[in-house]
Amino acid sequence: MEENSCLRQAKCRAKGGAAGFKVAILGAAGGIGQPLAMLMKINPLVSVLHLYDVVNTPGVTADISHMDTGAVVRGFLGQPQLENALTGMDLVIIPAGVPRKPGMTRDDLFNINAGIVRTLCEGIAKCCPNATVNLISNPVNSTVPIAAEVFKKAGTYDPKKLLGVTMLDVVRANTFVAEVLGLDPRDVDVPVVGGHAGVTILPLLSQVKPPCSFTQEETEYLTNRIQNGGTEVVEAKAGAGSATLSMAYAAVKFADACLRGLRGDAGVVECAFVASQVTELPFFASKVRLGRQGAEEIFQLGPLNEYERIGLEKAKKELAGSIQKGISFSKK
Ligand SMILES: NC(=O)C1=CN([C@@H]2O[C@H](COP(=O)(O)OP(=O)(O)OC[C@H]3O[C@@H](n4cnc5c(N)ncnc54)[C@H](O)[C@@H]3O)[C@@H](O)[C@H]2O)C=CC1
Ligand SMILES: O=C([O-])CC(=O)C(=O)O
Repeated sequence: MEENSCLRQAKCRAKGGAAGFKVAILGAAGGIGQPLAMLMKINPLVSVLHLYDVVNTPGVTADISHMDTGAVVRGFLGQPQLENALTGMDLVIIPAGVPRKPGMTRDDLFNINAGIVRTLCEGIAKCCPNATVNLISNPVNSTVPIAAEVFKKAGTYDPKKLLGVTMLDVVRANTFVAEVLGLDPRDVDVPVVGGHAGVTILPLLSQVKPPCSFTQEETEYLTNRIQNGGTEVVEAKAGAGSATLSMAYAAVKFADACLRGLRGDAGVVECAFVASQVTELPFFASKVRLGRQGAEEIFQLGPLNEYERIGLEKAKKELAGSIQKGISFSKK
């Protein structure tokens, strides 16, 4: 299939891939992967888009490649084509792996997704060691430490370039807070720190922009809804998977921020789960400034109220175990 794409290109006069970044999506035929691929094809910062999966990439690639936007799309199918999919990439986005069904926690996905992430990251270490990695596969609190260990083992680890994607928590927080305040979600900015599972998802409602205040009842409702947003979707989909469309939107919002940072834009700040010294834990989600080197600056949490301080302690306790689980898996 890759050959077909190349043949077709060779016969054309257009070279494609003008100025812009080369982006690979691993897991591109999945529930997140497909809408994510479509939205990245529209992104003007992308010149080349590689779509890799173990199934169905020929169809997805043929379909998306007909969109009259700038990025050149190429498809790659199965492990033998992983290296070609990754070579030369600036940004690799990973939504590969199984999603939850009702009754499962994200940690229940560990046994399958840990191995998938490890294999894909070994490919990244070999073929595009300088790429920025946006890791979506759950449980993010463990898969990011796994990826870090793979890169350390390969001697390619750059903590600034490995980012666990927690943007969906921010997107949900903005939406739910805007609903409560009667505002347009586009005007609302809620920092969400910690990690990406249950109580590790810690919205800092005391730091919402525009400045506002909440009753205790509103605080508890919002915190609970933001922490359980993923489960809300899993239950509504009733066995047909977890969030895909809002996740694809969030992934593109985050990838676009990473690309603007890589381009050298000033003041690009988003939340992400990264190697961190903000707490005593080795990884933590907080606001980071994205630049040419990736997460160039990691911001402190700022002043927390009593409710948030209690939430932080709970989040750290659970996060510590999830991080250790990822590290131990990689050392086996
Ligand atoms: N970080 C976040 O905020 C979120 C994370 N997720 C996670 O994203 C992951 C993907 O979710 P969906 O797209 O809904 O699942 P899906 O099952 O619809 O798609 C996953 C895709 O990964 C592919 N895949 C499996 N093994 C692979 C491998 N070794 N190499 C490349 N591709 C492989 C599958 O063939 C499939 O096309 C899940 O782990 C889910 O829990 C989902 C929503 C939000
Ligand atoms: O809940 C899930 O399993 C998927 C996810 O991470 C989310 O939607 O936040």
